[in-house]
Amino acid sequence: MKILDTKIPEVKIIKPDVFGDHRGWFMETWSQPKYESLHFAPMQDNESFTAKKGTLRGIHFQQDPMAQAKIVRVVRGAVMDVAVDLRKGSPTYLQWVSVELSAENKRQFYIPRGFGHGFVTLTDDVDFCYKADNLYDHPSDRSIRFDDPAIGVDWGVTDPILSDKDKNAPLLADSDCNFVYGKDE
Ligand SMILES: Cc1cn([C@H]2C[C@H](O)[C@@H](COP(=O)(O)OP(=O)(O)O[C@H]3O[C@H](C)C(=O)[C@H](O)[C@H]3O)O2)c(=O)[nH]c1=O
Repeated sequence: MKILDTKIPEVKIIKPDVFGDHRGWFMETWSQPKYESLHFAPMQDNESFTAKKGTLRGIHFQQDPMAQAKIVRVVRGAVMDVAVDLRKGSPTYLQWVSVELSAENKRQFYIPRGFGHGFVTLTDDVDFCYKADNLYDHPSDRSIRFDDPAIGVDWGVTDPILSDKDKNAPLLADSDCNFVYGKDE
C-alpha cells in the first residue's frame, strides 16, 4: 500500500494493494503496522448509505476534546471527498483538499483531527465506510456551511441535497469551532 501526500501535509491519500485473481480481488483495508505513520488508532467504525447523486454531507467535525481523525473510503458508487483545515494558526488554515473516492479506485482518505470533513455523491447508491479515532459525541458534533465563502470549496454542484442540520449550518466565522494549530501535537 502507498500513503500519498496532498497539498496539506497532514492530509493523506492511501492506495491499498489489490490482489486480483480469477475469483475477484482481495485487499487489506486496515493494518496497524502499515498505517503506523498516521498515528491513528481506530475507536469507532461507521457506514452511511446515500441514495441520490448530488447529496452533500458536511462540512462536519466534533469540537475538541472529542475531535475525530477519520480514514474514509467508498465501497459502492463514488464521491468527491473534502478535508478542510480548521485549525486557527495553521499555515494551511482554511485550505482544503478534495479527492474522488470510489468502489472502483478503492482509495482511502485520511482526515486528521482539527479538520472539517464532507463529501458530495457523484453517483446514486453510495456506500461510505469509515473509521474514527474518537467516539461520536452529539454535544460536540458541529456542522458549518458547505458553501462558506471563507473556505470556498468547489463541490461541483450548485443545489445539493442536504440534511436540515446542514441546510441551517452556520458560517465558520459564526461557529464555536475551537481547533488551534499545534494543540494536539
Ligand atoms: C456521525 C454519527 C451519527 N450518529 C447518528 C446521529 C443522527 O441521529 C444520525 C445521522 O447523523 P448525521 O446526520 O450527523 O450523519 P451525517 O450527516 O452522515 O454526518 C457524518 O457525515 C460526515 C461526512 C462526517 O464525517 C461525520 O462522520 C458525520 O458528521 O446518526 C451516530 O449515532 N453516530 C455517529 O458517529
